[in-house]
Amino acid sequence: MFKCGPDFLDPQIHAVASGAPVHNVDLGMCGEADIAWRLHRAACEADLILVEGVMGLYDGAPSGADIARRFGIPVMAVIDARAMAQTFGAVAHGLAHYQPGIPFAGVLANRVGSTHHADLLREALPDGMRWFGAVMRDADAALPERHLGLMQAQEIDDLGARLERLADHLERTGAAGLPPAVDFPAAPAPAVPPLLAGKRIAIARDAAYGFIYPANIDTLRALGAEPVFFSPLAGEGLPAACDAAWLPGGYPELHGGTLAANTAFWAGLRAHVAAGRPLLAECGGWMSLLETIVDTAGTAHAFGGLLPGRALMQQRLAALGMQQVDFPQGRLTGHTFHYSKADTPLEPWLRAQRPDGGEGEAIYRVGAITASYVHFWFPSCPAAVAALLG
Ligand SMILES: NC(=O)CC[C@H](N)C(=O)O
Repeated sequence: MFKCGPDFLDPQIHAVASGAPVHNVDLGMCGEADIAWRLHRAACEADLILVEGVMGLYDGAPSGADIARRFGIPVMAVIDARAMAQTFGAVAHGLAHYQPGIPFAGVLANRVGSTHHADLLREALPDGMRWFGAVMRDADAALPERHLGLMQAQEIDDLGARLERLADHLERTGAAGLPPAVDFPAAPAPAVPPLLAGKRIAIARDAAYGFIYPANIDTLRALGAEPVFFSPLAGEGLPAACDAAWLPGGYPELHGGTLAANTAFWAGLRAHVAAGRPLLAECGGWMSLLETIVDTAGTAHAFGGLLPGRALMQQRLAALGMQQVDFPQGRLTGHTFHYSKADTPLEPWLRAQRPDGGEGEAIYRVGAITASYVHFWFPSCPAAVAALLG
């Protein structure tokens, strides 16, 4: 399975549902060549490839519709029909025709109240529009949410049961009646030089630091590195003999007390950077290196104190969007997605740019530490990643 756009949360659910790793595809962040070889590789081993969209079909520039058009991927529009009757037909018509050249396969109605409701929706469809069916409204099949999106897979205790219910609902639709097969022509995977050969890279991974693209891990391996995972939340510290460390984003603010109590972890990180070993900290990881995180309830938690300042959670999204940073080795793409704001006296080392040329997030560099609100898409420039972690 694939997920359009930069997203860490939905792919976790898809990975549990499909039992396979889920990669992101985005014409801006990943680029056309990256998507082409991943789709081809997936087509070599899977009978069915599902690509979930992001937001609405035409939202964003580039959008999910652009990916569908570029790669000829048939679109099944999933429409929330909860507060709709005949308007469902108008929305379906609009989605199919808003832009030319969309390989539009049909519609699936979601959150439908009754068979009568389903009949109304189906009858409202324009002539020739395929009806894949109706998924009935069912609170027990819905996936719980919090700020930034769905809850993480490991946090939803009854995820298996919810997915089973969803699968049962889908089985009663015609969604498994697939459109004709699509050809994803051979495209070579990029040649990645082994710039991190033999390096052990410690990567925090748990419910506090879970914003990790599987493709980033693949890139580290392609660079020759050996990723070693550990959980600060479970009381673990940096694994022994690691050459570099990566503290990804996530929800450190939800685990302030537990993380603050893991003094061995912070001491290990301090010793690591004092020895001149690289540390990359992204978003929640960057927040964690500051002295304090103030959570949404206003409670201040002591964090790493490796960098001066504090992070303050806001009530609403503070930033969301694509970012790119020009390093000497090339352009590393990524995105930013957070509720917090950082209050720090540090001067930025570099500035990310937004794709429209506007000013993006700051990148800080203090000794062996590189820290930013940006989540990088490592495959966009493995050489730059190697320079940050090597
Ligand atoms: N993207 C992230 O790592 C988010 C960090 C933090 N949970 C925030 O909302 O600010």
